[in-house]
Amino acid sequence: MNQPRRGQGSMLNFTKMHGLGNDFMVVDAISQPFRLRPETIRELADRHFGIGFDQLLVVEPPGLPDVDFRYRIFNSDGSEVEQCGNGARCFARFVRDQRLTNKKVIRVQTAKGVIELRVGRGGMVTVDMGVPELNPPAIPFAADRRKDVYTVEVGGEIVELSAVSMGNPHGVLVVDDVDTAPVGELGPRLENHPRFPARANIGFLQIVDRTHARLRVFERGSGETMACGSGACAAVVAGCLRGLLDNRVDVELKGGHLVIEWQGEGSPVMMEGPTSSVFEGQLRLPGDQPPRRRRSTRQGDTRPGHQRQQNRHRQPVTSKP
Ligand SMILES: N[C@H](CCC[C@H](N)C(=O)O)C(=O)O
Repeated sequence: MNQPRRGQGSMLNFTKMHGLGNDFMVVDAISQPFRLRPETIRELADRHFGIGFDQLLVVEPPGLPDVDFRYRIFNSDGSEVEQCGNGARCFARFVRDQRLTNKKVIRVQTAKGVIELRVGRGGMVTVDMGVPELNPPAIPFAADRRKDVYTVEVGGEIVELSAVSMGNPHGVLVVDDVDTAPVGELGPRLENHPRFPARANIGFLQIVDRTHARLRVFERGSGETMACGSGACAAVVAGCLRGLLDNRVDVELKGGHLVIEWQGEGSPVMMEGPTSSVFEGQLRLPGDQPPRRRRSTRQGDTRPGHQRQQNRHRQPVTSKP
C-alpha cells in the first residue's frame, strides 16, 4: 500500500458489500489502523459526496475469550449501534474473503452480546441473532408493563405497534399493504418518538399468510433501507406474538428474501440470507488534525478530506485494543 507523504493522512482499505441491497463499507481494523470521526463517517456515507452506505462495519480483534472477532456498527448518521443482521452475514463473508479466518462457524462480539455466524454455500450465511428482548426497560421502550401490542400516540393519531429488541430497538406495525404504508411519514416520527428513548428502527409488516410476510423498515440513523435483517427478525417475533405467523417465515423485503425462524419466547431468532461483495476500495483519510476549513470548496472535489461541513471537534472513532 503506497504510503502518503507525512501529514498527508493515511490510506484506508475497505470493501463495499450488501445484504439484499442494505449496503455497507466494511473495514478490517485488525490489519490496518482505523480512526474515523463521526462526521467523517457521515461524509463517507453520503451517496453523492462520499462512498455511500447504510452502515459502516468494523472488524476488530476479539475482546472476550472463545470469540473470534469484535464487530462494530455505525449508522450513516455516525451513531454507533448494537446490532446489524444483514451486516453480520456480510461480516462472516468478509473475514473469510480477507483470510482473517477459515472457520465456517464464527463467533462475533457485538455491543450487546455474542452472535454466531454459519457460512453456507453460495454466499448464504445463517446468523443466530440471539434471544429477542421483550421487557420494555431493556428494549428500551417506555411502558408500564410488557404487552404484545402497545398503543402509541403520534402526530395526533393512535397507532398499534409491538416493541422488540434484537440487541437494537424495533417498533413493528402491522399494515394491510407495505406498498401504501406511510413509511416516509410515520417512520421518522416513530424513530424519534419519546417512548423510544434510544430511538428505534420502525418496521411496517404485511402478513401474506402464516409463512410469508412483506416488510419495509425505516431504520434508526439511516432512513428506509432496501432490507433490514434485525428488522425482519423483530417483525417475525411481533407477528408470532400476535398469533399471525408460524415459526418459519419467508420475509420479502425491497431487496429480496430472508428466512427467519423463531421457536418462541426464550429461544433465539435464526436468520438466513445472502451476501454480496461489490468492490474493494482505498481511501485517503485526512491527517489527525481536522482538515483546515477551505475558503471555497472546489465543486466535485469528493475526497473525504474536503469536508463540506463545519468540522466539529469530536472524539474520533478508533479501533479499541
Ligand atoms: N439502523 C440499525 C442498525 C442496522 C440494522 C440493519 N441494517 C440490519 O440489517 O439489522 C440501528 O440503528 O439499530
